[in-house]
Amino acid sequence: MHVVVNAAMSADGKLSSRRREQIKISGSEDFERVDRLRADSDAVMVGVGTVLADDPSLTVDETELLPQSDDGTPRQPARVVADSRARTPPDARIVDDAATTYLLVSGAAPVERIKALSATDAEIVTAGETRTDLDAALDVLEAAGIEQLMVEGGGELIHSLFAADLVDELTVFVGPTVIGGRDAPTLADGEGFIDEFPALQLDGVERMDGGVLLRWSVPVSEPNS
Ligand SMILES: NC(=O)C1=CN([C@@H]2O[C@H](COP(=O)(O)OP(=O)(O)OC[C@H]3O[C@@H](n4cnc5c(N)ncnc54)[C@H](OP(=O)(O)O)[C@@H]3O)[C@@H](O)[C@H]2O)C=CC1
Ligand SMILES: Nc1nc(O)c(N)c(N[C@@H]2O[C@H](COP(=O)(O)O)[C@@H](O)[C@H]2O)n1
Repeated sequence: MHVVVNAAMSADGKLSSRRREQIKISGSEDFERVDRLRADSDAVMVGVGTVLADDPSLTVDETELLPQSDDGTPRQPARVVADSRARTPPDARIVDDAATTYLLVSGAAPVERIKALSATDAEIVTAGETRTDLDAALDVLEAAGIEQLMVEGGGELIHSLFAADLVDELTVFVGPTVIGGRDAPTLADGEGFIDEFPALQLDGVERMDGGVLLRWSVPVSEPNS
């Protein structure tokens, strides 16, 4: 599986404000690029923090970019939520019938929440005891035919993916604004790294929407000898 993380951050590295409400950082050119990246991906993933904050749909707007399903309708990429405790609301847009949705839960998810979500069109994947085991869950997605996975955030999920060495590419739009706030989400939150930091290789820099798009790849790490 090829994992591409894509996000938009302010010049000071924030994905949103301390209120954790969705903030428009990208301009029209970047949003069009993001739409194309979604269309080129087999699935688009977020953490449940983003679902609770933004209620995103994660669908492609320009449906001409999409392949056709057997019934002739455009086939949207699947949606994926890392959601250890099944906190996704059953009326969230991400579990509507616009596309297949996988909810990656853990063994700690309360049975009644799983039951409520099973009444939606979502497919429940259980991986991990108390927190979603991303390695194991992504293996299940790969077995279901997902070859390119785009991850939109937020910072908790992005940090975990780097920590598990699961990221192949990172594209970041850096917008012309400052958000600030020590409690505002950043591109990679979680515990943070202390001594071994994931290394990136810069593959491209492009001016866009008054900001800059940075394209990074993650070089394959050498196995310890
Ligand atoms: N500007 C941008 O491009 C974007 C901005 N955002 C913003 O980011 C904010 C949300 O980010 P954030 O709060 O970090 O939330 P995330 O979307 O990263 O979701 C984090 C939650 O995912 C669940 N989760 C399940 N498994 C894992 C795992 N293995 N590792 C990490 N998390 C896991 C956890 O909840 P649990 O333990 O219950 O499972 C965790 O609290 C919002 O303000 C949103 O607007 C989001 C995306 C893009
Ligand atoms: N690329 C990008 N630029 C921004 O400025 C953003 N705020 C985001 N946010 C992400 O997009 C999701 C919303 O998607 P839908 O429009 O509902 O499909 C949101 O949840 C963030 O993941 N992205």
